[in-house]
Parts: sequence; structure tokens; C-alpha cells
Amino acid sequence: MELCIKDLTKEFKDKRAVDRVNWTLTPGIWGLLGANGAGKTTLMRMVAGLIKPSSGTVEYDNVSIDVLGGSYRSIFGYLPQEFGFYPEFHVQDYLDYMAALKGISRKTAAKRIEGLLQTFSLADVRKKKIRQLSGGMKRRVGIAQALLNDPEVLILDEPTSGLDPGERIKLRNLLSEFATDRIVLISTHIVPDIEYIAASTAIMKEGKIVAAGTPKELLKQVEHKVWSACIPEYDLHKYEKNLRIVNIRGEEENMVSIRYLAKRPVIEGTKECAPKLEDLYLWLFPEEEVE
Ligand SMILES: Nc1ncnc2c1ncn2[C@@H]1O[C@H](COP(=O)(O)OP(=O)(O)OP(=O)(O)O)[C@@H](O)[C@H]1O
Repeated sequence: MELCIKDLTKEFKDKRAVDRVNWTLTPGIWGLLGANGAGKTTLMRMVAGLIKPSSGTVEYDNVSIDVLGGSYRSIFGYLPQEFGFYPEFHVQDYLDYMAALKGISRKTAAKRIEGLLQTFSLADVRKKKIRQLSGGMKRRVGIAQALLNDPEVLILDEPTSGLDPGERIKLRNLLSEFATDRIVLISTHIVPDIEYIAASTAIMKEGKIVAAGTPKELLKQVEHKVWSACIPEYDLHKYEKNLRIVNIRGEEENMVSIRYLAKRPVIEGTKECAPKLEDLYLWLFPEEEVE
């Protein structure tokens, strides 16, 4: 089971949204991290076969997804970022309908839908109209529809947006279990969503994959660049102007402890910190707020 992205490029009129991306995915969870506009959705839509690349190919087990056509769609699950629901449908009717579109037999669909309603805590709202659901519930319905055909390849574009912290953790655990023998690709700009579950993560910037690897490999880039120091609160303003501060924590007696990124320590009494993925993210995207 191997999904191979080869030299994939997408050009819109005046914009190269994805720029010669090469990436090979095998069973497990893969993270795709990037700021808004980095090209994640465009890359995922090409991998899902929804838009044609300007050049390059996507191959599943050495066969182009264009050649695979319908048989690729039958082993594929996709949660788009902007999920177009049928707001007047009841949850269960919507899942029945999506199962029919995916060509799943009624008997298999009934069993799977029941399981998914339970897994995603949607059983109590099965008769509710989708428009009456909260954002988090809608997202869960979206994830459930992506799993209807028990896909070998699952692509989730920003799956946790709208989910509360409890739901995020539940989804993470579920995906970890699910991914043992399948390929799961998750795009997000929220680092903790993938930090602990993705075996490998690619970081995308301006259409290109600028870093990829296991968390350990990625973190090498910010080794000896993450520091913490305790400073008087009234100095914070001064440091905020010149330093990339990842985190600020109030301490006793008008002091604050800051975690900052720099090539070398610049504040007296600084201690070195073990880097985290969000440090790397801020290092690569200095203009981004870390959530
Ligand atoms: N259909 C389109 N026509 C023209 N430009 C587009 C189109 N789709 C995307 N783009 C541009 O391509 C770039 C990458 O967009 P994309 O949506 O893939 O980024 P992203 O990383 O998914 O960001 P976000 O998280 O904000 O969705 C952006 O500059 C975007 O404006």
C-alpha cells in the first residue's frame, strides 16, 4: 500500500499553489503542516483526484490515479475543508445517501452507519437535521462520511476545526487505531493535532515542502535554538519587539518566564529547552501565531 506523489505542481492563473511536491506515503498517519495559503488544500484536492495537476502524477501502488478512476474512489475517503452538507437532510439519511453514492450495498451501509454513529457520538442526533447541529457535530458527520467505505486512503483537510478539546483527543485516538493498516493524511495549521500521532510530517510553505520527517528529524532544525528565561514583566515589551517569543507565563513578583527562539541565548540566566514541533513551526513561519 503506497501513495506516491511525484513532482506534483498546480498553477492557477497567476499563482503556483503547489510547486513540484514529491512525497511517498505508506500506512500510518502523515501530517501536513502549513500556514494559511501554503498550498495544503490544493495538494490534497489533487491527491483526492478532484482537480487535475498542471504537471506531475499521483500513483497508488504504482498506478496513476487517473488510470484507476472509480476503483481509486472506492478505496478513498476525503473530508474537504469546506464541507458542503445537505442542511435539510437528517444525519442518518445523509449518511445513507452518501453510502449509496459511494456504491456501498444497503446491508453493509446499515452496519457501518450504525458503527460510525456510535463511534462519533452521533446516535442521539441521527434524526436531527444537519443544519440544527453544532459546528463540532457537523465536523463529526463529515468525518463519518469519509469513513463510510472503510477507506484504505483517508485524507482529512483540517479535521479538527470546530471540535472541542475532548473531541480532538477522541479523534486523534481513533485515527491512531484506524491507521495501523491504512494511509491517513491530515492537513492542519494546529501543531498539537498531529504532533503526537503523525509518524511523519511535512511542512509546506509557498507551495513547497520545506521540511519533512519524523518529529525527531524535524526537531533537529531547532536544536540549540529554543531557550527560556525569566524577565521582569516591564521588560517584556522590549523583548517582544526583537525576539521570537513562543510562550509567556506569568511568575511571582512581577516576573514572567518566556520561551524564545534564537540562534544563541540573548538574555542573562537563559536555559536551553528541548524543542517541540511548534517551535519549528514558528521558526519557519515567524509571522504565524501558534495556536
Ligand atoms: N481556484 C483557485 N484559483 C486561484 N488561486 C487559488 C485557487 N485555489 C487556491 N488558490 C491559491 O493558491 C494558494 C494555496 O491555497 P490553498 O487553499 O491550497 O492553501 P492552504 O494551505 O490550504 O490554506 P488554507 O489553510 O488557508 O486553506 C493560495 O494563495 C490561494 O489563494
